Order: sequence, then structure tokens, then C-alpha cells
Amino acid sequence: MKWNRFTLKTKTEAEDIVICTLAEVGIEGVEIQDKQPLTDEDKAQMFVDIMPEGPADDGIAYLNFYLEEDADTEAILKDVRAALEDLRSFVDIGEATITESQTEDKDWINNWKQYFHQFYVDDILIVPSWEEVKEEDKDKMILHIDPGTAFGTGMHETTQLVIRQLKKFVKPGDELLDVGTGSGILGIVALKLGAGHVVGTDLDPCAVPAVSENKEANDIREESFDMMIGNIIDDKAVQDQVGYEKYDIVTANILADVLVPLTPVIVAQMKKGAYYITSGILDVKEDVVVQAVKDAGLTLVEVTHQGEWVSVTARKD
Ligand SMILES: C[S@@+](CC[C@H](N)C(=O)[O-])C[C@H]1O[C@@H](n2cnc3c(N)ncnc32)[C@H](O)[C@@H]1O
Repeated sequence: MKWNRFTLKTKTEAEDIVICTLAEVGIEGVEIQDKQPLTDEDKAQMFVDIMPEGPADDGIAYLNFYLEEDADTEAILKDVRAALEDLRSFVDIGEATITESQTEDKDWINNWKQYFHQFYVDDILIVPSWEEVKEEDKDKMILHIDPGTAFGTGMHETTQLVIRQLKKFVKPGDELLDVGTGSGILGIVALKLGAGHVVGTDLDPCAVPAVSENKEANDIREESFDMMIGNIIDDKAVQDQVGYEKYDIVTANILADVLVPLTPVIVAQMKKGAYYITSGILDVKEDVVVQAVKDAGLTLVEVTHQGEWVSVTARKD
């Protein structure tokens, strides 16, 4: 199959919101080319700690996307341009020029699907949208998740560590806060395990369409999973919106360097007796997070390991 490649020139600070806008008009799998150094949030999202120094940031981002050769390119680009003009009224997206740069002859856009197949996390089956559930698996707890712009397919050890803790601690009707919700996978598992309601927060605006798609794919009622974009660590408005002494469980699968400042903040959001399930901690940082939960006045409940990753669970007594 032939694909036409288009390159959209924008500003680095606008690239996330532009990618979300492209997703809203049906364009996914966008490649980013920029010279921006990774922020702590990027590192938290990508699970990398050290990156070599790159060239200086010039503020420009090139976003490459692909359309099938027989797609109605004119109509799609018209929708893209209209969506970008709407966006321009509240975000500086720079030139936002689109150029056709290349034709590729391979089905690369679908090629990666050969690397993502259904798999089990213990007794929970995670199935991408392009695969059928086998007859013998239909009685299992099934999660429909596709790899997308937000982190969280269930393949990563850190996600699996939290899923196992959710299976131990979720009670019917629980109110759950998921900090760094990404694809929403942890909230969706919690709801399937009987939780009553989930609030997800993330810094990444792409988490909003990702959670929305995954709710729909998993028949989650609209009102049972709310999303908020912002940084609960230092944004009082986000803390107020999330609410205080409200949650039976808080999950946070983020790097240790984010969990340390998050922990003292999150205690105020938890009910008495609530559980705090953290993950995303490299084994060398285990002691730092254990100390942070103790310093925040929480009681250490359990530390679990998978590969080089650690999950720390604590309770507010
Ligand atoms: C490793 S992913 C976890 C995704 C999903 N919850 C899972 O368990 O698979 C970490 C997520 O945390 C988000 N994140 C990083 N720092 C954050 C912060 N201070 N507040 C909210 N989200 C944050 C990232 O954008 C990313 O989506």
C-alpha cells in the first residue's frame, strides 16, 4: 500500500496540542521531529533517566503524518486546516504550514501491529482492537486497549505491578484517583474490579482522547471516569478540583522523582484508611519512595518487584 507523507511545521510548545487536534480529525501515528531537550515529564512518560545532549532547541517542530494514497486527501487536509485555525485562536501554533514531502510504498502504518498481540496480566486478558477474543477466553476479565499516544497498554512491568495491587485492594464502590493516568488503563481495571468512580489526572493533553477511546472500547459509562489535565503537585486549582479526603485508593505510576513531591500532597486527597499504590520506581530508588511515604505520615503496607521495577503500597491510618 502507498502512503503520502505530510509535514506540518509548528512550534515545539504547541506540538502536543496539535497532535491531539490531529487525532480529533482521525490522524494518528504522528512522528515528531524537534530539537527540544526532554523535560522531567517526558522522562517520566518514557521511563528514561539519562539522555545524551542534543542540538540546541530552535523552537520549531515538524510533525509528520501519513495518508493512504487513495484517501480523500483534499477533504482531510481541509478538516485539518479548519481544526488548526480553531486552535490558533487560543494557542500560538506558528506557521502551521503543511507540505507533502514523500510517498512511501510500504504498509508501515499497520506493520507495528504485528508486534502487539493479546496477552495476559495474570488472569486479565488485554486485547487490541484488531484481534478477536477466542471462544475459550470469553469468560475472562477482558480489557480492550490499543497502543496510542498516551502511555499504558499494560505491557510495562510498572503497570502490571499496579494492576496486581488493585486486585488486592479495590472494594465495591471505591472512589479512585489515578495520577498520571495516560491511557486510563488503571482506572478501567479498577472499575472492572468493582470501583464506583475514577478521577484521572495527567500533564499530557493526549490522555483525554486516549481515556475517552478506551472508556468506549471497554463499555465504561461516561460519568464513571472523569479526566483532569494539570499538575496536582503544585497547582492548587487541580487539587481543589480533584477534592480532599475523597479517595479510597490513589494510584500513581510515575517515576520516583515525581512521586517524592507528589506523596505529601496526595495524603490530603485520601480518606482515612485509603491505600496509596505507587509504581514506576527503579529498584535503586526504592528507599527514596519508602522514605517519602513514611515522611508523609503513611504506613508502609507492601513493596512488590517485577524486573528492575518496584511498587510501594501505603495506607493512611
Ligand atoms: C508511566 S505513565 C503511566 C500510565 C498509566 N497510568 C499506566 O500505569 O500504564 C506516567 C504518566 O504520568 C504522567 N505524568 C508525569 N508527571 C505527572 C504529574 N506531575 N502529574 C500528572 N501526570 C504526570 C505522564 O504524562 C504519563 O502519562
